[in-house]
Amino acid sequence: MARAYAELFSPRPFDLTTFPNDEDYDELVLARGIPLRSVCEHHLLPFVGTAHVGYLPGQRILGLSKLARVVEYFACRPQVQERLTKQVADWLETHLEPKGVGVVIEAEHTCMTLRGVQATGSRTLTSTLLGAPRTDARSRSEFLALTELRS
Ligand SMILES: Nc1nc2c(ncn2[C@@H]2O[C@H](COP(=O)(O)OP(=O)(O)OP(=O)(O)O)[C@@H](O)[C@H]2O)c(=O)[nH]1
Repeated sequence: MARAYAELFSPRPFDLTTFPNDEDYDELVLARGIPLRSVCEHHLLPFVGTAHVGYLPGQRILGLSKLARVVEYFACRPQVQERLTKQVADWLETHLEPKGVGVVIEAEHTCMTLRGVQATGSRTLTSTLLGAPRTDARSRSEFLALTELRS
């Protein structure tokens, strides 16, 4: 059991790889359907789902795999979904200085589907929008359309 939790709480280290945005690409970059597994900090039971992580580039673009790696980095610890969503968005804003960030997470929490209230099949959605997707309705609609969520 200790080894299992040690594995769940050990993110793989990664380097931040960015490239100059030489072409001035100014549309959304979105990684949709990133698999996610974490553990709820209240019961130490898993929650499992997907993350959609996007940004509007500024002067640099990010290596695409890093969008999934940063989700894993913050998911590999006891978490609440709201904090996880915000941490991924804040990390991107701090390290990439993009024009905007959008993170949506949809997950099933086994602490509320397998036990407790036993709301089998229920899924929880959280989102954090920063910069243009937060302040500009068109940018927000575009982000939500690309995630295939309704605005
Ligand atoms: N922005 C962008 N990144 C890309 C594209 N194709 C590949 N990449 C990324 O380029 C990055 C190269 O990063 P490195 O850290 O040098 O390579 P790596 O060690 O193989 O990184 P991982 O793929 O994270 O294991 C990776 O994050 C790739 O996912 C692309 O078309 N656009």
